Amino acid sequence: MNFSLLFRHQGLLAFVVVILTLAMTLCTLHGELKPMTSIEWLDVVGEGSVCLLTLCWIFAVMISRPPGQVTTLLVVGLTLFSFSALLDVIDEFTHYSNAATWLSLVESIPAAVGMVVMSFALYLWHQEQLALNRQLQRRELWYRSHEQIDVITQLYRADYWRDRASTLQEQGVDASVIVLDINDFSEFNLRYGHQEGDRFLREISQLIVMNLRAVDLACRYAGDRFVILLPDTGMPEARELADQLERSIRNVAFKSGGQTTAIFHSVRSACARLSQHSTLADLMSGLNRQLDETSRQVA
Ligand SMILES: Nc1nc2c(ncn2[C@@H]2O[C@H](COP(=O)(O)OP(=O)(O)OP(=O)(O)O)[C@@H](O)[C@H]2O)c(=O)[nH]1
Repeated sequence: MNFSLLFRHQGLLAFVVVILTLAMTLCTLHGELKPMTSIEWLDVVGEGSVCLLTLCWIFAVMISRPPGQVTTLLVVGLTLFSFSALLDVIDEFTHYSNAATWLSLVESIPAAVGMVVMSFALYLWHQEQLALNRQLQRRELWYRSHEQIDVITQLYRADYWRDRASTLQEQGVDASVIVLDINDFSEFNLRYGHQEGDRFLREISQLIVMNLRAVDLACRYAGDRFVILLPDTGMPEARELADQLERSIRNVAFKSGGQTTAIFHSVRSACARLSQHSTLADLMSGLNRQLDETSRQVA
């Protein structure tokens, strides 16, 4: 589990703590403990679970989403709901004096307000998801499958590419394949650090996707190597696209750390037709040979 997003929600974390502390303070000030014999333990378990699960949901939202309107509304809504849920649990252990009966009368109001806020948040989330789906369309062309996505680049891994390529072979679809390899990436890592190397991989992946059609599929093949599947595309068009990609990447003015100096880095490419008569392993070794050849020519 990655908790890095949690630390970007300090304001919301403070809000949750304040609201829950307020609930406990109100009950402590106005309530008196019930005798153990009159506690309904089944109710305690039921209401306690609701309260605990609501807190888990708040935590899940905070570790999963970046700061923004939807996140704020979700956390605020859930916190108001958990305020009522916590009063409900504490209710099981305390009873209120006549002067404080207003507390049990109003305890469900924050929950109702929280549900309204959450409903609005879910509506905005829906809108946001539609926009994200449009952006991701080229990366997740056929279906969603989280296990097959590379964590660093957010592109599909090689196995997914192999699945899609063999399906196209079986269907007899005319297609081409491009492989891109970053030049001297080990040196890049040595000079700017592995983390900056990861960031460079991520940014290049975005650029590759931006240059593709909605029907194309870009995957991270291995290390600093990418493979692109182009259905219904002949070799001249594939070569042209490979040149466009090389040019786009060569022109990225990458900035390492807080530096203003731009780093320009290059990739080399190789193309081949996806033939029904050769295996994917043969196709890839042919493409790898082409890349090695280009590397030797440049050296
Ligand atoms: N930052 C980062 N580096 C990676 C990752 N995966 C592989 N690498 C690095 O990529 C480099 C690939 O090295 P090589 O295959 O020798 O390629 P190269 O240095 O680009 O050399 P040429 O391909 O001949 O130009 C190695 O230094 C790996 O450590 C990754 O996920 N993140």
